[in-house]
Amino acid sequence: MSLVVAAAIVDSFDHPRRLLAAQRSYPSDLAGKWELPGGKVEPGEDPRDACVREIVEELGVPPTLGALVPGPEGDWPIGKHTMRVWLATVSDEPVRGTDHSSLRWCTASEILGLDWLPGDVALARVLSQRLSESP
Ligand SMILES: Nc1nc2c([nH]c(=O)n2[C@H]2C[C@H](O)[C@@H](COP(=O)(O)OP(=O)(O)OP(=O)(O)O)O2)c(=O)[nH]1
Repeated sequence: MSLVVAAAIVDSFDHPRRLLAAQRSYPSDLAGKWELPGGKVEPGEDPRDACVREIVEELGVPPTLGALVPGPEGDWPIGKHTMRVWLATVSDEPVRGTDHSSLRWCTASEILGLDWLPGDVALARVLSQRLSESP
């Protein structure tokens, strides 16, 4: 089982109103589903460093990582892997690369309307709730 890291990129740490969701373009069984940008930690790599690396690779912008978004077991169970998720912000607009067919800044209710990867459904609910409680 490998560790997957991902960023819940929000428009603001203090008053988050929107979350960046990404629609997978591959492989065919996952294509079209929505996820948080991220990917697998490489052997010997620090998970935070891996998360920053993946965001730069996928979106072309360096993220600022904030607090962890804790799951039911600390990390989030996502089938055969587990996933660690940080809140994050970016200072420039992310650029869609080949990993994704679409990027979307979503409000709390829009998050609930997306077709998330099965392992992300509970996480998406938590993130939607956070946005809806934002001051
Ligand atoms: N990035 C990401 N992967 C997720 C999420 N939810 C989820 O179940 N996964 C799964 C899909 C994949 O099986 C795995 C991550 O694989 P990946 O393809 O993004 O990893 P990677 O960028 O390192 O790519 P690769 O070299 O293995 O192709 O975790 C999510 O929100 N974000």
